[in-house]
Amino acid sequence: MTRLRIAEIFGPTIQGEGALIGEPTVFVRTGGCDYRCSWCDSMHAVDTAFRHDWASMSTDAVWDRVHTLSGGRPLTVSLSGGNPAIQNFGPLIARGRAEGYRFACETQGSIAKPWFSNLDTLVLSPKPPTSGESVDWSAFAACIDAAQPGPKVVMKIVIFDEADYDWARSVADRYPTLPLYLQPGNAEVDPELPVDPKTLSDRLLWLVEKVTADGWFTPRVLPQLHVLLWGNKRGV
Ligand SMILES: C[S@@+](CC[C@H](N)C(=O)[O-])C[C@H]1O[C@@H](n2cnc3c(N)ncnc32)[C@H](O)[C@@H]1O
Ligand SMILES: Nc1nc2[nH]cc(C(=O)O)c2c(=O)[nH]1
Ligand code: SF4
Ligand SMILES: [Mg+2]
Repeated sequence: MTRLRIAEIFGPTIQGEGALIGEPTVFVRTGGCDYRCSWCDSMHAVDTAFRHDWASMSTDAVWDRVHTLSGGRPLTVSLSGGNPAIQNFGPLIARGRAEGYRFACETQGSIAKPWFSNLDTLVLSPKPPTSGESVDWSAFAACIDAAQPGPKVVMKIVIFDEADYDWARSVADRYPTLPLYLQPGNAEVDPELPVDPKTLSDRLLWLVEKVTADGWFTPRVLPQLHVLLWGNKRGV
């Protein structure tokens, strides 16, 4: 019986980011990550100091929670974290898909798993220089390969500054066929502190003006809609 390390399961809410923005979604957030991005907005699912808040759950227990939260009405389930690719979501995906649910997974692209091919959407979010992490491009390519022939694969890149922006352009050149979504980085990630809406819109405006001034017309530029609505509140 597969067990899953879970930081939180919440929803239904709307997907706040990227390709599925606005879509009603239940989130399954795993505990544990192989990265330590300097600006991670989900450290409660990364830092092992929080491990006592993580639950070891069977696939059945995770499925029951998703089913209850969604009232048994099929919707999109987003597997996020932490890095969900550390764990085995094959049985959960099979269970949910048999009942008409759709599955998306958010991962940085550092670990490939066979169950990627059973997803509906694989969101790869390679990390730019400000994160302090560096991308293993062979692992990233293995993630794309593992998804074949299955889900729609997209890229989502967080941008804080000029160096991140230039890096995103080089990644786009490397993977010209993957749909690309850009989102400005949120520097205020303390769940106890309010987020300043003006700061968020200024950062979005900066990114929009940069892309348009450059004549870079292939990516979509989006805010983190959930942060606009709820700040850094957890469970939304
Ligand atoms: C918390 S991560 C979990 C999934 C996986 N570890 C990853 O990074 O893709 C979910 C998404 O949030 C983004 N993210 C994390 N911290 C952020 C921040 N401070 N501002 C904007 N986006 C952020 C990540 O880049 C990723 O696309
Ligand atoms: N509403 C909402 N949308 C999201 N998109 C990506 C999220 C994540 O933390 O993975 C997230 C999240 O935590 N909430
Ligand atoms: S890879 Fe994702 S979850 Fe892990 S530290 Fe970076 S942003 Fe956070
Ligand atoms: Mg988030």
